[in-house]
Amino acid sequence: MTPFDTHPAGLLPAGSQDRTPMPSPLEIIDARKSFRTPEGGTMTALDGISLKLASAEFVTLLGPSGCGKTTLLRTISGFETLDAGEVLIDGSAVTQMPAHRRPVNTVFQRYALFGHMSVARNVGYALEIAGRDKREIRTRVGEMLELVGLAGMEKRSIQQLSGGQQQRVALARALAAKPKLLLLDEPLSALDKNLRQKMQQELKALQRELGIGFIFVTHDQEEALTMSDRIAVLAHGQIQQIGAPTELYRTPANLFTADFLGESNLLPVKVAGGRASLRDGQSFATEHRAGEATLLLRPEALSITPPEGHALSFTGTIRETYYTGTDHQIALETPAHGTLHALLRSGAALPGLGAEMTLHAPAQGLHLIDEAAP
Ligand SMILES: Nc1ncnc2c1ncn2[C@@H]1O[C@H](COP(=O)(O)OP(=O)(O)OP(=O)(O)O)[C@@H](O)[C@H]1O
Repeated sequence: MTPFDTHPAGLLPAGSQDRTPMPSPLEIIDARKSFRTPEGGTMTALDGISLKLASAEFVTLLGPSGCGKTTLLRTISGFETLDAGEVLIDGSAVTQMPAHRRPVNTVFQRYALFGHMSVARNVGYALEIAGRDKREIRTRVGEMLELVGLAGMEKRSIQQLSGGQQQRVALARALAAKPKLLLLDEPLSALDKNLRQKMQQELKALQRELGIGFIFVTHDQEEALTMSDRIAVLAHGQIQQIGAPTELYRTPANLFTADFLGESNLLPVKVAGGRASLRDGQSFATEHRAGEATLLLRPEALSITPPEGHALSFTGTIRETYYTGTDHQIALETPAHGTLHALLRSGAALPGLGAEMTLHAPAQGLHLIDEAAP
């Protein structure tokens, strides 16, 4: 039996009374990997990464270039071996298993399709190599093309397809062998903005329908926020924070996550006696521990009219305004805090460049980050 000869992920065989909990689609335990550099030194790409997916979870790896995202994907798929640590897929250790035997597949940014083969042969290729019966392959290819919205395109050549259609073929091919886990390495980055947004929705819907784990790599924070059940923010081969998009966005644990995910205003504060004090003398109640901290104020938390639960106000000079269609982005230069960025709903009457303006923030829009947070 190969790793692919299993019942559809997320489903028990018909009539099964087995109530044992579903194994995690992917568990990584303290993964470590270094590379030798041409200069004779070593480069730590993975520095103790642990991660456990819930069943049918969509987890995004997000982080700057060189933080270890691709290396992590390659150690899951088996194209790279770990120096230390364990990888379990669907509850079984695969750390020593060669790539072709692991029940996982990868979709790449550049699709890696065979240009000289038809759509059908591309999709059925892995099954053909595995020596599957021709009729079975034909049925499976048909199912997969149906799934990605390309039914009837079996005979087309890859060159006759648009970028979006090619990406769908790559997806169909990756799913043909019923992987337990799908890895996606920046799969949408070659597409233009509109198609990319459409494919984001389709991918998310597809993942829900299949009920398998997805590990998705992207540089694009908006993409990560819209698509993921959880996001793992990586830097220097370590997970800085992992959590639901709203949790990471609203209550980041450290400055790296706060700054990397979305726009942020970061203001130094001192906490003492249950109050946080800003440089300009304003203060607000907090349960944060005493000492130095940083106040995170998201641009959309600022408003022209004082909000319910009003806590802080900032007066300054408007230095820049951009109209985005739905919002006005404003840069407000303040005497005590430098430039603050605000995102105001369009429709609001705005003073012009150089005018003075006061913006307000509610207590629930304030989040404190420890100076010492890693
Ligand atoms: N085969 C290799 N030999 C030497 N160094 C490597 C090798 N593969 C990766 N690295 C180094 O390991 C670090 C992590 O690389 P990795 O490709 O995983 O980053 P990444 O987060 O995927 O980056 P990007 O977003 O630019 O693709 C980088 O510093 C990279 O130069």
